[in-house]
Amino acid sequence: MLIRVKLQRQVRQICFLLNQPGVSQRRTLHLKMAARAKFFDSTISTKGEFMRKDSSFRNWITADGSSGFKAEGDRYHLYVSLACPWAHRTLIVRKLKGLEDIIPYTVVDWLMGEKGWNFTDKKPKCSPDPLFNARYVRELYFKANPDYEGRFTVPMLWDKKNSTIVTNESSEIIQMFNSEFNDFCATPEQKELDLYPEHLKAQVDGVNEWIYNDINNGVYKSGFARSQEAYYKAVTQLFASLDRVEEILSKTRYLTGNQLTLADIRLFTTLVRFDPVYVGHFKCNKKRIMDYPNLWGYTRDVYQTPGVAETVDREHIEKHYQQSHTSINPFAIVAIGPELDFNLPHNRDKMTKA
Ligand SMILES: N[C@@H](CCC(=O)N[C@@H](CS)C(=O)NCC(=O)O)C(=O)O
Repeated sequence: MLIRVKLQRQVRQICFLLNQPGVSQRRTLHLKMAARAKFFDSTISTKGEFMRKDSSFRNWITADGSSGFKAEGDRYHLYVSLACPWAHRTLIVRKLKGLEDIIPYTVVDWLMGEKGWNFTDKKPKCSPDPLFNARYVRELYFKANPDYEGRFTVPMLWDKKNSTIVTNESSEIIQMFNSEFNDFCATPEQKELDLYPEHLKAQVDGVNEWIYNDINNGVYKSGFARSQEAYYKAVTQLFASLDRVEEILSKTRYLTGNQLTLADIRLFTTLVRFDPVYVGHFKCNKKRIMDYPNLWGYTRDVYQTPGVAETVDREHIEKHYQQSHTSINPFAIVAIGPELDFNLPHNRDKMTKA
């Protein structure tokens, strides 16, 4: 007993000397760190590199229903975060294709805590889960599969008919929205709009590959790097690929020519977050997008495409990253950010006629 008391006193003294929290605080801290370590164990390599895991639900909706998931009304519900670049892609294609009535959506809280995304009605544009009144997005994943062991990500497309997740992979959701819901588009022009046309497919897939790896995911690989070497590798590749895009955009209005495609939408959602968040928060600060004349003009061009601006929410974007990633921004202070006017004239429409 005496030994235990002595030991406790010694621990308290050591804690005091090291200016460490007390026993119960240390236990909470330890649990928090363990939870974080578990997350990072699965996403950080031994070299300190961030590795994104593949999405887990990969069903396809088809116009004719041959896949078991038919494109139809009052069936699908989209869960998104307005902060998330992957979810943002789905909102843009939904908007451009005029699917607002057929695909309703719910926005989660911008703040992501230990249990992942949650629902709230206390923040602008957020609302409670309309289907199950769930508190967390993870509950929906467990409804779809009680043994689910993957990440609880957005975007996520829910099928009300089969009470399951169709897919949680944005690159596939945007393909389905582009081609499988044509009978439901609001206007004939939106039905006609093809963001992944047959004759450009190979080119779109070609740019997507390196843009995904080096830019869309490159900002995360830079920001979540756990070693100098991993950071340097990711950030160098990121800026080499931004230079490559700058060169392409000096010749054509969009990535694959004079027509907006899914490749542009996928790149845009990263570019629009770059100067306000990735430059500071993810240390992608060799240059800003504003410093690249073509990339900056192109970002404004896509932003000013009718329907796109209303999908961009700077409050959700800026608060989410800087307040949720406490491992890289421990005091959760949201930076003032640069003054950015996405509405400045871009003059890139002139390139189409050249
Ligand atoms: N490959 C997925 C990635 C989606 C993704 O990583 N979403 C992030 C938000 S930006 C998320 O929900 N993260 C939650 C988590 O990892 O727990 C896609 O493109 O849809």
